[in-house]
Amino acid sequence: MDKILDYQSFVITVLVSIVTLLLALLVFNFNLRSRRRRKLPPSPQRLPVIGNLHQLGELPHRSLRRLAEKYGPLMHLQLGQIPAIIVSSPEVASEVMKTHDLAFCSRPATPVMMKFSYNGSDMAFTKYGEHWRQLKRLGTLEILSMKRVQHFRNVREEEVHVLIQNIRRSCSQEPVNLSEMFLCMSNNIICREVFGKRFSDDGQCNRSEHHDLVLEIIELMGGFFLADFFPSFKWLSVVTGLQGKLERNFKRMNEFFEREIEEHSLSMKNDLGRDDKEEDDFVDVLLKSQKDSTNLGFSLTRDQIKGVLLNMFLGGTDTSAATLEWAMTELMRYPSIMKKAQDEVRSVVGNKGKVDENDLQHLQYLKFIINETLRLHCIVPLLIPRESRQDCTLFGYDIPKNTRVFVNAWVMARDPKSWHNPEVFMPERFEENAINFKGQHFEFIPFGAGRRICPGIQFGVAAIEIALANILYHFNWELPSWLSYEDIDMTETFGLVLHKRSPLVLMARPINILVKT
Ligand code: HEM
Repeated sequence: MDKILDYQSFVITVLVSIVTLLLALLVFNFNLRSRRRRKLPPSPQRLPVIGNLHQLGELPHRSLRRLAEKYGPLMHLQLGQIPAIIVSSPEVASEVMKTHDLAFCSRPATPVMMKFSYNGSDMAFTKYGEHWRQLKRLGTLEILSMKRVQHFRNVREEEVHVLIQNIRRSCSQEPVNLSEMFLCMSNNIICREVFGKRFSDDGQCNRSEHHDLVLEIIELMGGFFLADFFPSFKWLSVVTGLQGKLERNFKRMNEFFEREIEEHSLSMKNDLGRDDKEEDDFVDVLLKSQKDSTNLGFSLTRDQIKGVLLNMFLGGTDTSAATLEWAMTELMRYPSIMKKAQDEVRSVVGNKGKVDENDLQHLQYLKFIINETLRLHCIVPLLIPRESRQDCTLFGYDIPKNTRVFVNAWVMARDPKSWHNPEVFMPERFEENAINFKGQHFEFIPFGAGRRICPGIQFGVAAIEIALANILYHFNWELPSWLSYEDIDMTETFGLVLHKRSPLVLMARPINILVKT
């Protein structure tokens, strides 16, 4: 009897399995057909790998453009041990940085980023989470707010004045190295905003020791390190000497920050009772926030303060200088655009003797030039790399958690589908075009977009505008005798920030302005 029951249940199980299988096949087939009929994207599947580390080449934003032309705007590369997706169109960028921003807004913990972010205690290189949210809020509302941009207006105007005086002094004898001068000026501005003092000699726009240190760190951060792509071979950094270099630079930077923080704490103690928040530099703001943790809603650690300070340096020094360098390079290549910009600024400012920030609102063409420079020379071409925090589906493809994400903002700003004659420098295109760089128009995102958008846009743009307006107002510019317009070097260097390979060296001819007294 038992045997018969066993046999019966065996037959029933087999029958049920066959029916289930048939039903599953039927449903699958129906699903497939209806998907085809309704043109639905295929069910989530793995995005095929189309390349590896070799494909990145010397200038990754350019090599990746060639790949995107062949494989489309969403690509999967296996970079050593790291799976990475490359985003190359506004449609895909909008999915990544808007629709699924929460899934893609973390950052990878590479050895260099971890070191200089005080182990993820900063705002720019830390993973997404409560800690980042708190710092970003503090950064946006307190440190980099519009009110504070206005507060530092005199700092920018004074440092631009120093720049103009320095150019005047040196231009009678020799050509001026504008690349170098822009870097010094923006470093002096950021030092005064962060620490309330400059580190170059008074009245000078020369390099200080700590200025070189910032540049070395920026170079390290933009460098290519095997350990970034082979995390299980971290020891490689020790063998190649990278670890030693990191430690040395970090130690110097850390000591410098410690000294400044101590000095600020001491002067705050001696000045108890002052409530002149508007006169504070960034260190003051951070130390006050640390003291007032009830209002702040969390307690700010020493490492967080130092991490944020470093973010401000990295964000504020090289980026503005590189934008100015490219803007002047393009103006030298297009004398008619240069003339139109000079006519505008000289007619608005007249014989006042200098451009001040009140004048900027009337300099519409100057703003178009800056937009066009940021479009054609997107100076952080792949933005800061992101990392997915969870599994996500993009255009029917499964993107697993911990995938690295590179958004090629540079290629989107040169896409012929979005821009007429995209390779030509044409500020007029912004005249009728309401597109701006605030992260809403994905074909133009030099400051990124979504939760991770740059919080220093106003600080950066304010410095660029006042500097460019003044150098156009005070001087006519010529190429040195050994250079012709066709020879202007437009080659880019590889790094986090896109610089010109050779410095911009020009002859400055001061114009005579009959200053009204
Ligand atoms: C022309 C000037 C500048 C450009 C082109 C620029 C560009 C960028 C870009 C592309 C990002 C990454 C955005 C993303 O991942 O989506 C970024 C992030 C950031 N920038 Fe800027 N930046 C500039 C100026 C500044 C200034 C002046 C500061 C501060 C003083 C600053 C501070 C930061 C910080 C803290 C972040 C990290 C934000 C986060 O991860 O949440 N930037 N910037």
